[in-house]
Amino acid sequence: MAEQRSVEDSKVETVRLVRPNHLNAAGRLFGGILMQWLDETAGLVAMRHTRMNVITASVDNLRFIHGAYNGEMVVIVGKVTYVGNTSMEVRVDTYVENEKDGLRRPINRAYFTMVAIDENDRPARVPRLFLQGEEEKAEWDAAEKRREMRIKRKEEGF
Ligand SMILES: CCCCCCCCCCCCCCCC(=O)SCCNC(=O)CCNC(=O)[C@H](O)C(C)(C)COP(=O)(O)OP(=O)(O)OC[C@H]1O[C@@H](n2cnc3c(N)ncnc32)[C@H](O)[C@@H]1OP(=O)(O)O
Repeated sequence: MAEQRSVEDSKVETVRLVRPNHLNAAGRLFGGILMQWLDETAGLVAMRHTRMNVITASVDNLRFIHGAYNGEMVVIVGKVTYVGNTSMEVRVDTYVENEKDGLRRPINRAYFTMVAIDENDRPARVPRLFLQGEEEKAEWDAAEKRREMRIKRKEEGF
């Protein structure tokens, strides 16, 4: 049977503290800094799923919902939602966690397409994804639609 891993096997949760050097001129967490953190998280998820080197092929649906500010705790959660032949979709959700009560406020969601690469830097086959529960199956179905849109965009030169 082909190698397979569950969503939980590669899920990553990281916590960052927003510091003054992360802020833009308007006093919010700079979007580019957040994107770097998201990319690293997606990369770690993909590396854990494949146990190979990975690269970012595309990022879409990157949605800045709210800002984050100096001293806030930013929690980034990444998980695989779909696997193709050599690529995977990784959903990355970002929250600000209240230090007092632990409540999380969503501030960002993004979908990364990560590609596994072999020692010659060529795309390599990734392990299958073992889905558990209705939520993971629904994520997979939605990811298939996003994949179709990406293929269409690529064909049309975007
Ligand atoms: C001690 C331990 C230390 C550990 C330490 C940890 C460090 C902390 C971790 C950080 C982890 C790094 C994470 C950062 C990773 C980067 O920053 S990578 C740098 C930025 N990215 C790049 O340079 C990628 C450049 N692009 C490329 O090389 C090529 O376009 C690609 C992505 C390989 C695709 O090449 P291609 O010729 O189109 O290949 P092709 O076989 O047609 O497609 C391969 C797959 O990609 C998909 N694809 C191709 N183009 C696209 C697209 N535009 N959109 C979506 N999917 C696409 C295809 O659909 C296909 O998927 P499958 O059907 O096989 O599933």
